[in-house]
Amino acid sequence: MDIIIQTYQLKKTFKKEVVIKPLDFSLRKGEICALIGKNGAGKSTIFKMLSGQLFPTAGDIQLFGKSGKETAQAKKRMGFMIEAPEFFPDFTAAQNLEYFRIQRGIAEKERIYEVLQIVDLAKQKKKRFRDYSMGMKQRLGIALCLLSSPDCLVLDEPINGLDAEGIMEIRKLLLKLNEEKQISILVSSHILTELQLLATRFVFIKNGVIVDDLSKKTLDDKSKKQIRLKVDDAAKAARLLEQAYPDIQYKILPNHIITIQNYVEESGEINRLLIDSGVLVMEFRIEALNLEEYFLGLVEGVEK
Ligand SMILES: Nc1ncnc2c1ncn2[C@@H]1O[C@H](COP(=O)(O)OP(=O)(O)OP(=O)(O)O)[C@@H](O)[C@H]1O
Repeated sequence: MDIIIQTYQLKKTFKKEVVIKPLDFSLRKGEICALIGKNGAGKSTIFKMLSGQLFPTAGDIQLFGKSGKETAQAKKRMGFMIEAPEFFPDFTAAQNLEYFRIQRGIAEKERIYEVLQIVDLAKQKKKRFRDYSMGMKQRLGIALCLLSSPDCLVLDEPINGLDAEGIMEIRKLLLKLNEEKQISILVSSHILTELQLLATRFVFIKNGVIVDDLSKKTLDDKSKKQIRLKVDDAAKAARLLEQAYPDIQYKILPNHIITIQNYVEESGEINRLLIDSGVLVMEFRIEALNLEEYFLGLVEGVEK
């Protein structure tokens, strides 16, 4: 079974507002798939439908090839962290996990110590939850997901609010789980540059619609060098560029910024063309496109 999650025309409406437009999405075995979108794009709503916290308005979900009543069984192979779990502040990590182990009917008590080892909290035996750093709290949340030895994790904004060290710890942990335990991961965030170091696939969501779906390789290709310039009249500059280079690929971003994805080698000629034609060029540089800029370009830019 190579497809772990599959949605078919999955839709969610709150009152009359369509929050998720009919959505076909699949997570394949072994992937670390980043779901990227701004606040309110619909990430949590999708995750809640996958976990069963929300009923879809229409469409279908298959988990490990199972749908309908059989998804309940398939869900046991999944670990969801959608909202921050409510841990007892005065309990240690082991005590908290013990509470949830019993509540969830997981037989093996040793599993607690295994997962604490995996998330690197085993040494903090005596520390109470309330004295944990944000990063440690998130790692305990992931430990809770791991209790039932899932094959797939679905994590909603696991690095939100963490400092650089906390982010790095979570990244290392997720990469380890994927590489060593072959756990597939669907993870959402709006910290785009962080996901670039983690994910193998990037799915961009805007207003409940998938607007792009890229492999890491495609993203890396897109991250190649581009020309970025700021001018006084972007529309005029665009006309001149199109006349001189009919197959030019460019985007117009807010604040009269233009990015050009090809003809990077001809940057000097492009600069001269614009200046000689009376366009005021206030900035001109060659840069590597990063994920964040790609995403913002996609959402806010005017694509040719
Ligand atoms: N229970 C609800 N009732 C009504 N509207 C809702 C409900 N839950 C979410 N929404 C709306 O659905 C849209 C998508 O919200 P959602 O929480 O899925 O976005 P998100 O991408 O996860 O954003 P964030 O990063 O802020 O969590 C938003 O407009 C939100 O206001």
